[in-house]
Amino acid sequence: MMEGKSRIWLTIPLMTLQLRVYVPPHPLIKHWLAIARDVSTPPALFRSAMTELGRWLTYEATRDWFTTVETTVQTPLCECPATYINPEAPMVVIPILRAGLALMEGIQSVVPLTSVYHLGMVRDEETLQVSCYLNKLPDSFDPQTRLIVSEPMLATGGTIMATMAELTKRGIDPGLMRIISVIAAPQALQSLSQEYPSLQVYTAIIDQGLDERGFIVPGLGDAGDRTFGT
Ligand SMILES: O=P(O)(O)OC[C@H]1O[C@H](OP(=O)(O)OP(=O)(O)O)[C@H](O)[C@@H]1O
Ligand SMILES: O=c1cc[nH]c(=O)[nH]1
Ligand SMILES: [Mg+2]
Repeated sequence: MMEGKSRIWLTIPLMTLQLRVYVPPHPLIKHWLAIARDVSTPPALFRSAMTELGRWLTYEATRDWFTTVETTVQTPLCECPATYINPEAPMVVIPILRAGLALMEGIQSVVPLTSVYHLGMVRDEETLQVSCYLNKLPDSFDPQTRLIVSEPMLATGGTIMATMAELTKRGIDPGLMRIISVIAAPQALQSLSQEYPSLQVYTAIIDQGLDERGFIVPGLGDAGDRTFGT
């Protein structure tokens, strides 16, 4: 209280940021998700499904992610306005090994100009605790870097939260990130929402939950094993 002085109370509406989770209603995404879920799909077809999911989810995710430059182009007839993807803007893709590799061919078909840094993470099958066995990230990123994380399964959220910690401590702005996932569980989305509300997740579906072994239900099983036939 400031006695004796006129006081003006401003009510500023709090713009609370909320995690945005996009589930594009595209028939191709539904189709390839069904193939990936099917227990009888062999690894070669499973990889094709993951490639296609990576492609179409990245297509959706990059609508407002790319920066562009406005210029003109000379057609055979005349000059006209033209928009190009800005080649100067730093763009990065991080696949989370192993399963994140399965989306890469599709992701890179949409964003061929990105640098790729690998991160190897594995869950302990008993404790579900995550550990990092390969880290090829640079010490720091340009704060303007636009970054895609390729992580098909968001289950307990342990892996993606450990990944986010590695990225943000190197200067990545979660608001410039997109996570490309295939199946997301509410538990992982809840954790991301609490810590990184400016983030955007693109996924083929949000499933109902996890079983007692930490697998997403109905899910698609172990994405890494199904990709590599192990
Ligand atoms: O949200 P979480 O509970 O952390 O689970 C998700 C992680 O689990 C799987 O990795 P896994 O440990 O099976 O390694 P892999 O990709 O090599 O199979 C999957 O590929 C994710 O990275
Ligand atoms: O269902 C799950 C959960 C974590 N990782 C997978 O590969 N599948
Ligand atoms: Mg696995």
